[in-house]
Amino acid sequence: MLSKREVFDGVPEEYLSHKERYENAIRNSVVAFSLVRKMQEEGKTSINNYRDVVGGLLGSSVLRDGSPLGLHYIMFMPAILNQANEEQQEKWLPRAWNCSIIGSYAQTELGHGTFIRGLETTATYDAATKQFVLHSPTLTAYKWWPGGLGQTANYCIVVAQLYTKGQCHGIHSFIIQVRDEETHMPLPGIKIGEIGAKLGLNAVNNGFLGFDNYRIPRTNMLMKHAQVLEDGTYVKSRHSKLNYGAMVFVRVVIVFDMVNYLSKAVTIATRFSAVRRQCQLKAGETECQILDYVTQQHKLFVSIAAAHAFRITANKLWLTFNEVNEQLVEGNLQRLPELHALACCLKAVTTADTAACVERCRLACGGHGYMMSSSLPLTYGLVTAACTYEGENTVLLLQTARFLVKTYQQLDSKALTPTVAYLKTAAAERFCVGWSNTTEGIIRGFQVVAMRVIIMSTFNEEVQEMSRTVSPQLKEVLHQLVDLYCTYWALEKLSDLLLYTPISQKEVESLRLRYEETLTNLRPNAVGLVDAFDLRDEMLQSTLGSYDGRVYERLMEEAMKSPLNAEPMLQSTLGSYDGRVYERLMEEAMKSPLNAEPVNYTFHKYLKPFMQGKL
Ligand SMILES: CCCCCCCCCCC/C=C/C(=O)SCCNC(=O)CCNC(=O)[C@H](O)C(C)(C)COP(=O)(O)OP(=O)(O)OC[C@H]1O[C@@H](n2cnc3c(N)ncnc32)[C@H](O)[C@@H]1OP(=O)(O)O
Ligand SMILES: Cc1cc2nc3c(=O)[nH]c(=O)nc-3n(C[C@H](O)[C@H](O)[C@H](O)COP(=O)(O)OP(=O)(O)OC[C@H]3O[C@@H](n4cnc5c(N)ncnc54)[C@H](O)[C@@H]3O)c2cc1C
Repeated sequence: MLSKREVFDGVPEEYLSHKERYENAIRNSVVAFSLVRKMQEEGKTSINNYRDVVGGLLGSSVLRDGSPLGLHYIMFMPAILNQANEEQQEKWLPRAWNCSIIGSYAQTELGHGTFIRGLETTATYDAATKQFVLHSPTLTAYKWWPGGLGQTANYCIVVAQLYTKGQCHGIHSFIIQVRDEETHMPLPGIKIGEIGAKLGLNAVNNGFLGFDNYRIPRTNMLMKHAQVLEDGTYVKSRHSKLNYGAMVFVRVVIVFDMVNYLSKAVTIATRFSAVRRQCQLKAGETECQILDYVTQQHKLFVSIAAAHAFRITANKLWLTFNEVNEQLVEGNLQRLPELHALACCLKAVTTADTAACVERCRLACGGHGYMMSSSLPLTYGLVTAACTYEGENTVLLLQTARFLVKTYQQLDSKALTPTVAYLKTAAAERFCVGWSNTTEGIIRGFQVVAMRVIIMSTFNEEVQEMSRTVSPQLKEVLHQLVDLYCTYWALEKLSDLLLYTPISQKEVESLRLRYEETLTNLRPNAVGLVDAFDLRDEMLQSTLGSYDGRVYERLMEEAMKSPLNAEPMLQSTLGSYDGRVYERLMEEAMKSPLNAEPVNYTFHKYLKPFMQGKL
């Protein structure tokens, strides 16, 4: 439906100014998200299953550099679902769902992003008026980054330090109106604006926000987990981290988002590599498709495998997320730390790997990959942002490490949850069991090293399961992908394996051979494998990656859209089609700045005195 809308055509975004980009993004987002509303009216989606629809739209490339409405769907609504009590949900969700209000999520401040307990914005309860007073005591207390907050949202969830009866109870969430619903003017006591140009996501309208003793009703504190009663009494949550639920949700959906961008990037680079020919193996021979070079296969094929591995893992993570949330509703908090550790780890690993793979795909396309029209630079801008937002990757990995170490310390005293059950065998097998160059052997090795084992074993198990129902030919290719993913990472992480497992020099050599053989075996199916991601040209929006392979024609067509090429290409007074040679010569001559005034000042200052012998 979207690809038929002409609204997305027009001057490529990179030629627009920052302001025009925003205006364009609003126009396109309204067209795109009105579809969500239409689907809702037709009963094709509901608030409970809109992840796919919204995720699909955000990742569809019709909103190439992000959307100022993205946060409304991805964080504002999930935060209400996760943190508001039933009454509050009834009040706010229908308005948010039909977009009669647009929201953002304002947690990060100029001074603090990672250490959220250090946030400075205060929400002080005034029992006399039954209101909270929101205040930004310092410059570093200003909210900084929230998507869509600059000029788009009129509401947002704000995370602030809660004070009641003179006591601080730590950070809590509040729903806050920032702009008038009719005029869209910022409300008194609100200082709001956009933070400026960034490496990517320039259509997202990230904003800043400060409060000057701004008052909101008591009922605007989100009270599903903790409450402040009318007299100011504070009622604690069952678990202090339940308030972090929206972040956990977003970390989970980010893994899906990475699958999307990785599949796109590798589709573009693989198709291009099948079209592109460069260098002859023997003089006089036709030049080779660059996809035939083993070095090119090394750059690309692991991304095909990783896209499948991440998709399978994302699905499993989504199931775990839903299971744990159902348990939370029943009051069972046992698996919350495991979910947190899993979401942190998978968000960090998939975003870091995707960013590295997208950059490899860009490099694999040589000079043409550097063109904005290839879509690879924009895609890199989008995925590298995910390494930072929703928890900086190093910090998230440290959270997972903390959970693993804690679990390891309790190996003998506690029953292990499924995702860390491997720790027990790994601890027992370290150095005791020999190395084996099989997929299972590598996974066992990684159980000891404990990196990427979640992703690897999930990928392997799922492919084993699929193998029962697919054709023998497909089964073979799927196994090649698992093999490639495992051998690739075994070779990448050799130092860890050498340190913690008994892998020998000979086995490393044969692993290398096996890796190269797998690349060669996958080569005939490479284009088929990326075609199988089934991404339409309208979604790829790339001169290099279209299904028809018209790479060079598209590059020239795109070049012609540059405003600098708006004038005739020949740019010659002598060669124009209409033959008006002398007229053009005169017209061009009249454009000389020297002809703009009848007498140049140098005549009076230098030439005339010189001619009169006075100089
Ligand atoms: C397909 C769909 C399309 C998707 C499109 C995606 C687009 C997304 C756009 C996103 C835009 C970006 C938005 C944002 O960035 S919002 C801001 C996000 N900010 C962060 O993520 C901040 C990161 N920091 C933190 O999360 C925490 O501060 C941190 C976890 C690092 C530490 O928290 P804290 O200091 O409070 O905790 P402690 O260190 O004291 O730890 C105490 C124990 O609590 C455990 N813990 C921490 N967090 C959680 C949690 N969420 N759940 C459960 N448990 C948690 C922690 O591990 C400690 O446990 P132990 O004591 O047992 O060790
Ligand atoms: C594109 C984009 C969109 C965003 N959207 C939003 C939004 O909508 N709403 C919102 O509230 N926020 C948003 N953010 C903010 C984002 O959540 C934070 O930038 C992120 O959580 C990282 O925090 P920070 O910027 O304070 O980094 P810092 O924590 O200052 O990180 C800087 C460095 O310090 C290191 N570091 C920090 N703490 C530790 C530690 N304990 N141990 C070891 N190393 C450490 C980090 O690893 C990193 O190398 C967005 C950010 C970006 C880039």
